Amino acid sequence: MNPRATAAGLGLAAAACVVVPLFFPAHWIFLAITAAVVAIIMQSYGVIVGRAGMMSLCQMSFAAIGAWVVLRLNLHDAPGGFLLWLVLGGLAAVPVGVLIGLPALRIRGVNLAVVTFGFAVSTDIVLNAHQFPGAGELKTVERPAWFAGDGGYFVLTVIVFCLVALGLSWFNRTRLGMSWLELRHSERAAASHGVSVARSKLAAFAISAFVAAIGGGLMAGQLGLVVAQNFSMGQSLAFFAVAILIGPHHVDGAVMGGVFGTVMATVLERLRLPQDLGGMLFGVFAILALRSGMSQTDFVQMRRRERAARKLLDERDERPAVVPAPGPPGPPLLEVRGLSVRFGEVSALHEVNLTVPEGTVTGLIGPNGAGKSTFIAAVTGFIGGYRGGIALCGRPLDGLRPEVRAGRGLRRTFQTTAIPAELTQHEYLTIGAGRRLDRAEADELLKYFGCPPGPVPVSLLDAGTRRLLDVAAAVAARPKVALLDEPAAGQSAAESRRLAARLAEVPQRYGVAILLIEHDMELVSAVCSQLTVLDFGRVIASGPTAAVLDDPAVVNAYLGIAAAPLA
Ligand SMILES: Nc1ncnc2c1ncn2[C@@H]1O[C@H](COP(=O)(O)OP(=O)(O)OP(=O)(O)O)[C@@H](O)[C@H]1O
Repeated sequence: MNPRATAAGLGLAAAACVVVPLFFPAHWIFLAITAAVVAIIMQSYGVIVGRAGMMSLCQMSFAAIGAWVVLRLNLHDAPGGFLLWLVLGGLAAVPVGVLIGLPALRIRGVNLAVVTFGFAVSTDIVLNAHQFPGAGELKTVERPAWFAGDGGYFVLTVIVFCLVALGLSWFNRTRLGMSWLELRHSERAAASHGVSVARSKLAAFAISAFVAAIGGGLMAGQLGLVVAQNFSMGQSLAFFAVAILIGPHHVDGAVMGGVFGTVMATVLERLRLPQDLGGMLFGVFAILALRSGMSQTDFVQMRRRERAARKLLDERDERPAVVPAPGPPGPPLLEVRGLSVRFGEVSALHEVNLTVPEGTVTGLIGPNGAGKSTFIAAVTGFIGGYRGGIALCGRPLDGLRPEVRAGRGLRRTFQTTAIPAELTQHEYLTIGAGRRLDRAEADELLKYFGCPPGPVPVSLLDAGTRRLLDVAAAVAARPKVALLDEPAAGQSAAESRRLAARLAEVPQRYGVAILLIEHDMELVSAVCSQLTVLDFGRVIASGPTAAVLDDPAVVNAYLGIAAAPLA
């Protein structure tokens, strides 16, 4: 959220706090409170569904926990008053959120939806069997004196909405918050950037449960007493649908969701318009969401960002393709000994040895299916069941998870990039770097790798530039070794030569040694000082590049095939 948008949003909220209590009839004030409460609950969907991309169908169950705690404390006239009870209700939902999030560590998509829906159904059953506290005694919630009337209570709900929005906006800029966006697109890519997928998912569940429970507590304060139907699984489902279509991870989306979910029916009734119009509007949103493959607010924001950044697209550094001479190799950084990987009957790697020394670009080549990507996957921890030993700077990495290896200084890129299109390049570099990158540092890296400046959204980049961005993100983390899987794929011959010049300089310029997997032999021979060749998972040659490329075994197994005329 930029400062101008924040100021405008707060200004609108302040205006609503004046206009609604003073000029709206009582019924409309009541509806406005409902809209604000739903908008807060929508923000919880914004975290879990909108940003982290997890299908949670039980947000209203978390809201029920918040309401239950507030009503229970109210029944016992607990000290602290409503505002403290509200926070306690939110906190009470956190461990439940984490518990419900645990299955998400193993399952995703529809399976996760089923698990969370199961929780919503169980909560429904429990709530229907038991009354909320205070229902038997008819003891309604005591609101704070300042916010006792409906007008005042509306102001309180708007304040809470703004606090939640500001808190989430701050959190979204932290590394954990940004990691949700990457998680939504590719857990593998997130792990390769050092993101703990488990921590990221559980944090999303915990925070969204907290926010939903705050909404539930406010609902209890609004209604005085609540019933099970207020938090039914149907309600969770309906809000989930609204969230998917509108995108409540943006503040305007949350407000729209709140208003849409609450006021639409009344407005249509007052305007004497058919209720079906609401359904039609819902349908229009659905079509827009399907057309763009993203929520409506995501779509609008992306288009706005694209318009603003289009003029920056041509600001690229077209440096001359002069490949500097390699510096002297330093001590070994990455040492792989006797690495073997099997996929059932297929021996993908057999007793492979490879070393990447400091200050060098080392090449790994071989025909399709030779085992190159399997090698990267095993070294970076994405394949666990291998034999052999992998060490970085003398420390064994075996048994460590991908994000831990990434944290130790090992980064990788993938053959297929999975960069969230709605991020700007600057944001993606920040995720890759695992630390806050200032604009100047990000722009320097982007310029170096031939990408446009940081504010340009990924959605505007062609496939070749996305690969370069991925390489820049790997280097941004300043790892000890970056393993690049075919970075020149999708590049023209001229771009590939420029990439060669850039990669050759990376070890000296950024202190990052490179293991380069490539089929582009011009690129490989230009930048790699050492080369290892795989064929059917076995090393058939290894040593200085020129000598390896002249090796008859290599010519026969790989280069000969590559050079053969097309039939
Ligand atoms: N998940 C998997 N399950 C079963 N077999 C696999 C799996 N991944 C790779 N293989 C097999 O392992 C061998 C090595 O594949 P790998 O993708 O590592 O080769 P590569 O050298 O990277 O090929 P390319 O240049 O086409 O990317 C191939 O025979 C492939 O079919």
